[in-house]
Amino acid sequence: PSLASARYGKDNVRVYKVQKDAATGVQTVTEMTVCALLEGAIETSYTRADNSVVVATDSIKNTIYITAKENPVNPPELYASILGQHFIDRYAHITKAHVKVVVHRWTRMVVDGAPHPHSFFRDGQETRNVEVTATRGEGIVVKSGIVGLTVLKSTGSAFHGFVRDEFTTLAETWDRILSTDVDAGWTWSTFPTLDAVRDGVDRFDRAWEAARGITMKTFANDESASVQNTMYKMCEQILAAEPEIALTNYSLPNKHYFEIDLSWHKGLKNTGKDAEVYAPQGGPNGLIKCEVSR
Ligand SMILES: O=c1[nH]c(=O)c2nn[nH]c2[nH]1
Repeated sequence: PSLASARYGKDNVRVYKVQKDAATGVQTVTEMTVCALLEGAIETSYTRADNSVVVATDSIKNTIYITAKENPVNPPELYASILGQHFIDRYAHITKAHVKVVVHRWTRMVVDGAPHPHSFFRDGQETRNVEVTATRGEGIVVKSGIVGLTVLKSTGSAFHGFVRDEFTTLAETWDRILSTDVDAGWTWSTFPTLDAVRDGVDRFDRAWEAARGITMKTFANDESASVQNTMYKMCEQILAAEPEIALTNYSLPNKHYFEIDLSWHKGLKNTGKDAEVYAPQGGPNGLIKCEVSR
């Protein structure tokens, strides 16, 4: 047998960093969970118990903290690229570094109508995600994303005209609830160097704002004929908004809310246009995926 592939490192490294503006007293916080995995001439550590090629995962964890201390942690695309490039630059036998950064929400509190200088709240489990692969001699691939943004619309969604055959029981609908947990991603054209990531670094926050706004607005306003068509419209707009984005992708569960027929109880009308009380479903759920390129 031979080692077909291998990568190792430290996962679930939780990092918090505070930025203190001495002049204003305003403090800003960032909390993220980092995974860093290395690839390269490491096969003998697997095949021959040769640990001389192993940068200990503990050292990788330490590097995550030191890099966060010595560099910006925002935008996460920059921090992840700096961290990935570090491993390539520092260890000649490492050829690839995979870095995933998941940024958790700490939204600044507004107290008595004013933004609070050092207090925040977790407004949702939505995260801003970045996955970077730095490859020796091949540049830095950056993928950004939004994960766990749970949305629902109470109307403005239809699904009809689908295949009807001996397997079909689903009724056609012109008015349904639509709910999903957004998992959206956008892959940047490969950056040849870390300097290329740094140049025009404001593109990353701008794209995240745009993608989040496009997702919410399109979800809300589209008279959706299907999850498929609505997500495609989101992809089109993100590509139009940022020329440096090469590919966009969505993976959307269709979190069903089933009507409950209560007519057995004194003829109570609760279906179709009279439907008000529904049964939210844990599963099964639809899962609709796409990738859209230029
Ligand atoms: O938007 C939808 N797309 C589908 O493919 C599907 N299948 N059942 N319900 C559905 N809703």
